[in-house]
Amino acid sequence: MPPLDDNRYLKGGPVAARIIAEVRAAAQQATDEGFRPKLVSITVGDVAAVDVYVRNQRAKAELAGIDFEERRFPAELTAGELEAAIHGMNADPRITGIIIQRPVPAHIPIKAIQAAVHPLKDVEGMHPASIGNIVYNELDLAPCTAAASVELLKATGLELKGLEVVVVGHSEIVGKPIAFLLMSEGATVTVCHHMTRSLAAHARRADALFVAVGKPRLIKADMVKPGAAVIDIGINAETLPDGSSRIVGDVDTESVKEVASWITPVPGGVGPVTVAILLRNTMVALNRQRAVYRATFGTAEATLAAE
Ligand SMILES: NC(=O)C1=CN([C@@H]2O[C@H](COP(=O)(O)OP(=O)(O)OC[C@H]3O[C@@H](n4cnc5c(N)ncnc54)[C@H](OP(=O)(O)O)[C@@H]3O)[C@@H](O)[C@H]2O)C=CC1
Ligand SMILES: Nc1nc(=O)c2c([nH]1)NC[C@@H]1CN(c3ccc(C(=O)N[C@@H](CCC(=O)O)C(=O)O)cc3)C=[N+]21
Repeated sequence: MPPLDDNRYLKGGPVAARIIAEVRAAAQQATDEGFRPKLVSITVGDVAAVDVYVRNQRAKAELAGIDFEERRFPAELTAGELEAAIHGMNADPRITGIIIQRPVPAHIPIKAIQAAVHPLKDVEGMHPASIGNIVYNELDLAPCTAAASVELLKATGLELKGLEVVVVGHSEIVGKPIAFLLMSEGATVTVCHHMTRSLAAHARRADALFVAVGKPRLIKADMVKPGAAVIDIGINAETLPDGSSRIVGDVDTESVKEVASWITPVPGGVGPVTVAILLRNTMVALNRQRAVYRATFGTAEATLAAE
């Protein structure tokens, strides 16, 4: 197998740019019609892992014509206070979407807080009702990272129907929704986690391998089928001997790129597409809200005529 040349890197930039261009057109039209989209990001405490994500959200929202507001709360915030703040945002017609950046401090129950976001404003697709939709094959608003990973696989042009896929990691936010999305697309999906007996044996069978664990270099070349597509979702900060730090994924890119036909780089792979999907989800949410608005107020004439 020849070494991976540059065009076998499955880069996120072009995929993200295409999605953002579509979002931009939709956001412009909605704005012209008087419905300016606005995304609010909630951060509780100081979390370094979130900073890059929020910075990119702000930059790309601006590019797409979506207003962006960051609300930072101190780490001592109580769950009740956070819930009250979210209820306020749910009731604010100027706010289209709400994203709660993870992780939140341990004393805040993330599941309950996620459920406090109104399903129509849940741009992360993490409300139980939103997760339920992808189980029922309604895929237009899915958890951002999972949807981004699947977009990248689609960019290979591989036929998803019947594709042998292995997902490593089964978190609610990444691994599980990837599995559901791919099942809906007709793939044959195996999900591995820390209790899986032979990760290598499963991984080696995959035509497409998704890795979302949070362990640098977990996946080595001998765990990858020649010609496979490898989607590396991990984002891990690594400190180099000289004291500087860099971001690496969960895949040993140097060795795996000799075996795989496609591999997403870190950085520059799933990350940028995740941001683009968040913005796309914001427009899906806006359209759903507008449909409710029409259904509620669009019948005034008929109501008057009936009186
Ligand atoms: N690019 C992006 O947009 C995003 C990237 N990420 C990154 O993706 C990675 C995963 O994130 P997230 O899902 O939130 O993490 P979690 O810690 O919630 O989940 C990690 C998963 O990996 C599994 N796991 C742990 N060790 C092993 C092992 N040795 N072999 C197989 N499976 C294992 C765990 O299984 P078990 O529960 O059974 O222990 C768990 O399901 C992180 O690096 C994170 O930074 C996350 C969100 C967005
Ligand atoms: N509720 C919630 N949902 C998330 O999806 C979520 C979260 N919380 N908390 C933090 C993690 C991390 N995450 C990133 C997404 C994109 C980049 C990203 O855009 N990275 C670029 C830029 C890297 C750089 O500039 O250094 C890249 O990979 O190329 C980074 C990190 C989402 N997460």
